[in-house]
Formats: sequence, structure tokens, C-alpha cells
Amino acid sequence: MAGALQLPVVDLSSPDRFSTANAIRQACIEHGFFYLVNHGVDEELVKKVFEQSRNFFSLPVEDKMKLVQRNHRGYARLYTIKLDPNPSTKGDTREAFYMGPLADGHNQWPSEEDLPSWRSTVETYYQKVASVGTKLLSLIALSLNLDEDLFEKLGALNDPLAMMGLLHYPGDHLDSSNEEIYGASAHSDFGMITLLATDGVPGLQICREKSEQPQVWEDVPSLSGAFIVNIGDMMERWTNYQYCIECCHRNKNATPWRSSRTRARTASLNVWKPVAVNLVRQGID
Ligand SMILES: O=C(O)CCC(=O)C(=O)O
Ligand SMILES: [Fe+2]
Repeated sequence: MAGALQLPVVDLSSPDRFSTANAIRQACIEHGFFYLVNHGVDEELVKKVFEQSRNFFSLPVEDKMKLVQRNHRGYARLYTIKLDPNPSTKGDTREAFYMGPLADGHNQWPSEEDLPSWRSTVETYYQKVASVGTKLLSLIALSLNLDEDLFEKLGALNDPLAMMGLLHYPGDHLDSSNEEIYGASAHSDFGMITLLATDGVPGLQICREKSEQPQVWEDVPSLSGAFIVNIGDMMERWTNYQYCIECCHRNKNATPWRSSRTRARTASLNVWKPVAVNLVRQGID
């Protein structure tokens, strides 16, 4: 049975960087997760992204399939993602649209006629969230008692492979008695950090000790205006497992398809080029 969890709240606008860094340290050791408030991404822009996300996912599947994933960019239809490699779990009940660095030519976009202003809205949001990610990383360096500009100095922020996904959970499996079907099955994220914006519909759960049996899953409620931030595998390794060890998460999902509260989420996964892994690891023990 899952209980609700109250995650620590980190304020990105606080002038006291050392106490913010301390709060991050504690959150990353204890939970691997925290809420990020006053992050500077305009609420109106976030609303527009959710609106555009709903516009895209409401298109007929044939139209969405014209943008099917190539080079990990574009549309992933229902059940094609399976975050938990366990063979007993079915594909995840979600569809997604992924994009990455804006200048590398790999992104795919719906046409301006089909979805006016879609690309510009989503690109603006991508850039804003990427700059939040960069600010947060300097605080994470500080939280490890390292120089704030460590990641920058080591070149880890050069051409970052920052990925962003628009996620849609239709809730198709909710009538099923199969408990093992999830919107997003149990996993950890592969990058440095993930920032997740939600439309307030619950579903995210975390397990702080994945090797413990039975596993204890706790609900993570949304906090209005906040990103839910979590540490990914790469950062876990770079900190020599000081942060987020044994933690994993999933999405139980809550909303039936075509109900008035369609579930739509955006997540931005910031992943840095593998070449930076060695460089950064040297600085952290
Ligand atoms: O949407 C959620 O609640 C979680 C999504 C997630 O964990 C992921 O895409 O990595
Ligand atoms: Fe995740």
C-alpha cells in the first residue's frame, strides 16, 4: 500500500545559496526527489505547453504516426515504451513525444497548419527549462562541497544532450484487474537530473529502497507551480552513490481517457554527453 510523501521544497530564487545547496543535499540523500519552486518558468508558458500537448495527443493516431520516433525524437505510441525491463510487465500505458537539442536537426515537428504555434511554444519552453537545469546543476555542485561552476569548467555543459518529453497517460488500463500495468513502470532515469511538470493529476510514486521486499511505494502529490526534480543514474554514479542510491519510481496513472481531466505531463530529462562522465567523476569522491 502506498502512503503520501511530503518531499522537501527547494527555492531556486533564494539568495542564500549555501542553505539551498544544503537542502538539496539532504533531499538527494534521503529521497533522490524534491520540489523546485520559484524556478522562473512562467506559469502561463507552462499552461500553453500543456494545452499544446493535449492538442497533439488529441490528433488521430495516423497523424501522430507520421512523426513516429526516429533518432529517439518524435512520437512514441501507446505501449511502445516499457521502462521496467522485467518481462512480466506489459508495455507502459502512455504515449509520448520526445525532442532534444534544438540545433542538431534531429527533432521532428507537427506542421504549423495542423498545430499553429506548437513548435515555437515548445521550443521556448525547452530553452527555459534547460536554463533552470543549468542553474540547478551549479547548486548541486555546491551541495557536494564542490565549486559552483564545476560542471561548466569540466565541459559537462557543452552541447548538453538535454531531452524533453511530452507525456500523455490515457488511463486505458484502469478497468483492468491486472495490477502490473502502469502508466510508467518502475525505473530510474538515465541522466543527471529530471524536471517534471504535471497537470496536477496524481500518479507518480517513488520507492526509496528498491531491493527491500515487499517494496514500499509512496505517492508524490503535485505541488502547484513546482517542478518535481529527481536525480538520475548518471548523477548517482558521478556522486559515487551518495545521492539517490536504491531509489526508483513509477507512474500508477489515474485518469480515464476522454474524461474531462485528460492526463498530460511534460518532463525534461537533462542528459550530458558520455565524454563528460570521466571528467566529472574525477572531481567528486
Ligand atoms: O509522469 C510521471 O509521473 C513520471 C514520468 C517518468 O518517470 C519518466 O518519464 O521518466
Ligand atoms: Fe522517470
